[in-house]
Amino acid sequence: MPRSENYLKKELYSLIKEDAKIFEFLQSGATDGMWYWDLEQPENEWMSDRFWTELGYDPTKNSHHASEWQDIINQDDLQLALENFQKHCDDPNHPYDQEVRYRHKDGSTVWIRCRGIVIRNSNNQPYRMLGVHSNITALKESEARYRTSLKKIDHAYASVKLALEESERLFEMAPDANLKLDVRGNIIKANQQAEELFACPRNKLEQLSVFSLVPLAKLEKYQQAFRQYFDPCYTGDSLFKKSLAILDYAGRPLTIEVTLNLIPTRAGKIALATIRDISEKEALIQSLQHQLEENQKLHALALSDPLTKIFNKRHFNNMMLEEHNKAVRHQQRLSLILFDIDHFKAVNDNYGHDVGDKVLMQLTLFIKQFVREEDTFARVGGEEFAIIAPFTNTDAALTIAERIVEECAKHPFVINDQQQINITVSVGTASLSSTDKTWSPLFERADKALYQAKRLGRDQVQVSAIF
Ligand SMILES: Nc1nc2c(ncn2[C@@H]2O[C@H](COP(=O)(O)OP(=O)(O)OP(=O)(O)O)[C@@H](O)[C@H]2O)c(=O)[nH]1
Repeated sequence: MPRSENYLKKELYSLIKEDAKIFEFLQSGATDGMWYWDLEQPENEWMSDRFWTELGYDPTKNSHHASEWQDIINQDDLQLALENFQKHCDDPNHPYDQEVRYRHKDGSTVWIRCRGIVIRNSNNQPYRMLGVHSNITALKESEARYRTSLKKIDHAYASVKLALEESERLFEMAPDANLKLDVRGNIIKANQQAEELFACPRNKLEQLSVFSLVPLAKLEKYQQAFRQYFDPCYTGDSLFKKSLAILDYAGRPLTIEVTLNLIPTRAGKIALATIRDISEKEALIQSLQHQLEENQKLHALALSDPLTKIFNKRHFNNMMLEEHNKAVRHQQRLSLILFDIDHFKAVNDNYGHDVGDKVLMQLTLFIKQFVREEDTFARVGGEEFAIIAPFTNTDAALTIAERIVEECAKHPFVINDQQQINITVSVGTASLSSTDKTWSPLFERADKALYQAKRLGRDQVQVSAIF
């Protein structure tokens, strides 16, 4: 059955005709507003209550004049509505359907979709018009929000595109050689600096594995480090920075500093390798290091005794100054132990100078066991030695000195596995006095005590009386 012939619909038509209450009920319940316009007297137009309530007005106060809505409609939209009205009158197939803006009583804008059909008389002349108003403000607002979001997305997309272009430009223009590497180390992309560094045109570089530029001896180590870096379980620094030894395309060795940066892409992770040639810098560092080591050796030589390898008189003087100052500043004890081999001339005379040298060397090694780390042990004369002993008072210095005398007397020095030589030593000790302005008085007192030990028969310790 065609829709218009449905019996219930027909029944509803007649009900509306017969009973105005039915129509009232329908229009009050409709979500859209209704209007009915007298085209013969266009100032008259009936509008359902909903139209006015949607615009914030009291419907009981309106007088059904077309001027009422024409005053609050946006004037551009009114023009559009009138143009459409004219077209619809001329051609019934032209829909009267437009979205227009009304001014709400509170000043805000209300969007209304306004649709209508012209009703014609028996002469086919339009004489009435029936229409509906739908409030589409919420729809318009969400449309506007959607457009704003779209704009933001467009903007973000444009920024990302720009950033990508910029990073491509930076990749190319960077002062360093740049390579993009895949997970296996294949070179995907190279910039101009890379061409120069590896002395290889870009189209060839981009067909190589980076490992073809690694010296054989380092290959396994570098491959392992590279694999580790790409491993998803890798927990080390995300920025990999190392100095590496590699080769250029012609096989010439280069020292480079490489920074690897992992970049996730749609096709998987790639590494951006930024490479700087530090061959010259490395050579310079090595030469400086060599120089430094040489200087340190020279310095050590300048402060040590060539025969016994312990400190010489010059270093002894420096350390006396330093330890004296420290002891005065921190009010600490300081003692000096001087000892001298007894009758050493006889050793030289009896066994020869070379044997005498060996005795000096062996004695030095022997005495080292009585010297603490904080002490300074030095050869201050031909067969004369000194121990600067910080934090050591007179009694403690005497104990050390007596031990040296006793142990030396007991210890036979065996030279060339055959000659056994017994020696004794004489020792003089002195301790820092509060009246000592410099380290010289301390030295002089220890020297006097040593002289005294010699004078009193050698093989003994004498302690300086002043302390
Ligand atoms: N083999 C050797 N002998 C040295 C060295 N330096 C100094 N002498 C010797 O040490 C001896 C020191 O002799 P003297 O000053 O008379 O003293 P001494 O014979 O030890 O007698 P007293 O010190 O009085 O017990 C000299 O024979 C020097 O030649 C050295 O580097 N090697």
